[in-house]
Amino acid sequence: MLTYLLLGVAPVGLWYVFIRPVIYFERMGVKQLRPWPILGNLYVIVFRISNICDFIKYAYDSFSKSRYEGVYQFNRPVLILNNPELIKELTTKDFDHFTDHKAFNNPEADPLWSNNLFSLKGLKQMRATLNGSFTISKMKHMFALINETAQNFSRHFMKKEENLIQLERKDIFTRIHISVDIKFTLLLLPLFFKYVPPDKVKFKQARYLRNDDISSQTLLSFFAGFETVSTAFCHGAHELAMNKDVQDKLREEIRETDKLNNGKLTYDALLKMKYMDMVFCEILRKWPPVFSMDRVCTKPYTIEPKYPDEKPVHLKVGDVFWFPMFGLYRDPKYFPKPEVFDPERFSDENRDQITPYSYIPFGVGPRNCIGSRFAILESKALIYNLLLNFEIVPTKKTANPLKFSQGSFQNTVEGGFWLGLKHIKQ
Ligand code: HEM
Repeated sequence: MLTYLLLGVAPVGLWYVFIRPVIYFERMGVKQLRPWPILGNLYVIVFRISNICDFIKYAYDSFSKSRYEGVYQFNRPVLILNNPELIKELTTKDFDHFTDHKAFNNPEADPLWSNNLFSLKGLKQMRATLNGSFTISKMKHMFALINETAQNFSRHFMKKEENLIQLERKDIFTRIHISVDIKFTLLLLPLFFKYVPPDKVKFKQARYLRNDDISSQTLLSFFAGFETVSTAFCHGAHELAMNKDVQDKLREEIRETDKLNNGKLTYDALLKMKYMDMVFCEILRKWPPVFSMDRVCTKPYTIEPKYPDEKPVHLKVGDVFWFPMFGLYRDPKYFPKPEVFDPERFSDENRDQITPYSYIPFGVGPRNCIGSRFAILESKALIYNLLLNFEIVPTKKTANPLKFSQGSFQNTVEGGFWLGLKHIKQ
């Protein structure tokens, strides 16, 4: 009797534990990628079949004509929004239903990480407080320091006598970024908090910022910055090495700016450089350091059907959606010939033709990247000083085309990022 009972119950139990979680979307009438039990769709990363960026693109391409689709991050259902208009609606117009990012860890276990701005629930006073560290006037204040670090970076290589200096970029650009970021973190945050007692910082609305809060934000501004900017620079340097015409044209603009400003780069002069901006935008388009971003549903929400094959999608508190930047940026519908590195996409004439919300390298809505101004300044200052003094060239070790490392949850590439620097005779 017991045997019969077990034989009857076991399959139901197994179905409930292993299958039911990964047919969540199917039961809702939402198209979904075919998952594995337990690992969901991330089996392709776990078994080193793919990389997270390639996976995002594959998921997007599989249903790019649909406004959304379902995938499974292990057992957790994640709705991917493939449609820029829908991304806009959920992240800006209806932001109060999706105020949070998905926290990586348990707040009890790791208060230092959980208290940082990225992980904080709701758009707390903290965001408004930290905004004060990233204003235009603070950036102008910081500029001399950022530029000095970028100059020192170039000077370090100028002392070398070899004709061709070979570098592994990731290592070197991570170091330079760490250097700028430490200065920023150590200098700017204490500056911001300098008028308050060290243990308690009084918010305008009678709330308190604890030492823990300050440590958490400091830690985040360090980590959020270093991986993103150094990754952007690694990919950017690769594209400049492989596209000599773009590099020469950018150097031309840099030389003109240098001449106009008598060799002293200023904040305004750097931000006025049009071609520099076009190149930087295209680097973030072709190789977005943040290839996908998430939001958590904090207030129930329904995505109403718009097309005959759609049904209402009811999102409940705790449900997660991603917006797949890497998929959108490699979709020829939004960026023709997406594999081609072409800064002209961002010229004054062409920029207006970009579909709104299909290009969102710093995220979108009230929860967008708080450090974008800093990131732009830092990256452009580095490109400026490097190209003024060196030609970036491919070497024998440079992989082309770049191929993401299989089995990685990051956008690292196979074989590393190798480049050569050639002195430019002034
Ligand atoms: C090229 C460099 C960078 C890129 C592409 C980038 C991109 C992003 C993106 C896509 C988000 C999520 C936005 C959203 O959810 O809508 C984000 C959030 C954030 N970024 Fe950046 N970022 C960069 C550099 C930096 C730097 C240098 C800092 C700090 C110094 C920084 C600090 C942050 C913080 C604190 C958040 C969380 C904001 C919040 O949740 O309210 N980022 N970034």
